[in-house]
Amino acid sequence: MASTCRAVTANLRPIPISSFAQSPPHIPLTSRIFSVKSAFSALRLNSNPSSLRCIRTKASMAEIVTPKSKGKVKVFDTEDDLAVSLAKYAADLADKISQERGSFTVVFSGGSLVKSLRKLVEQPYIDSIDWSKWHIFWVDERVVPKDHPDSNYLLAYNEFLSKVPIPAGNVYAINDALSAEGAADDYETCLKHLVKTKILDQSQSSKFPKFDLMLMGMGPDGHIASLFPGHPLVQESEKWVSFINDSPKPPPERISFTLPVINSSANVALVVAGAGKASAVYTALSDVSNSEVLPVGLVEPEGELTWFLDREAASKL
Ligand SMILES: O=C(O)[C@H](O)[C@@H](O)[C@H](O)[C@H](O)COP(=O)(O)O
Repeated sequence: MASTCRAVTANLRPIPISSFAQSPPHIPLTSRIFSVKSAFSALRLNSNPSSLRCIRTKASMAEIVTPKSKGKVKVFDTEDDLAVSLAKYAADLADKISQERGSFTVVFSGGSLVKSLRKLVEQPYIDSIDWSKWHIFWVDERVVPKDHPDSNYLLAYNEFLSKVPIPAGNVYAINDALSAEGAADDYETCLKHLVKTKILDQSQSSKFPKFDLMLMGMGPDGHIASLFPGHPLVQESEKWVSFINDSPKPPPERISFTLPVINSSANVALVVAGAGKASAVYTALSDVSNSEVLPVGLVEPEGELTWFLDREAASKL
């Protein structure tokens, strides 16, 4: 397969650790309070009570802990830095899990997420990843033909799948000849079959499928997958895959993994960039009493949750 030989290099702009000296000496390094903004400028002590604790900074990234300790939160100077780190994160997991399990089950959302995976289809990953182990799923899909511009499958195909040698039989798209309800049932049946054949892991505690890596974007309203704030689908607790005919984000007909499936995952990456997402990010991570009003605030996987934010998306933290 032809590929452009472009090394993946982080945009190295070290944040001087000496900046920590500005904090009172009696407070340990890991509990000093910084705003995310300041992590990228002077790392000065911030007296704003909604600030989050900055536990580590390196290169163009700040890593912070949230009041609810909802996983790791990585904040990058730019979306490009985010994409570099996301590629390494996914490639490292793929390598480890493919060797352990013999397959690597990856779930995509639609939207901007797929573009943020662009570094994975460049060197060194294009050649170093064992793509034959990858199995691709969608956390949600618009119920349109696969060649329709709204199709999440088409988006992933154009930006990602057409550029890597994942076997066609390992790509699990919805049956676009069915209604939303039919396509959801059909997709659930497909997942059940893959659990039986051990391609797909199963959570021993919840009995829902346990995907190795779920890569998801978030809407400005705090929706994830096709789980929208206030919609009854957010409460679904038995089905693996459900459907919606009245999605507030067009197109209206979609299928979606349910919250218990998302929360049974071994790894979830929430990939969020841009100022338009800043309020929902703030609510999910910092506004303890309101975070569960948003579907994204309900993401608490069995395994690891990692947020990949750019500086704009983190600007209200
Ligand atoms: O099919 C969809 O609509 C997506 O799967 C959806 O859940 C998406 O991930 C978010 O809306 C974020 O999209 P953006 O990143 O483009 O804002």
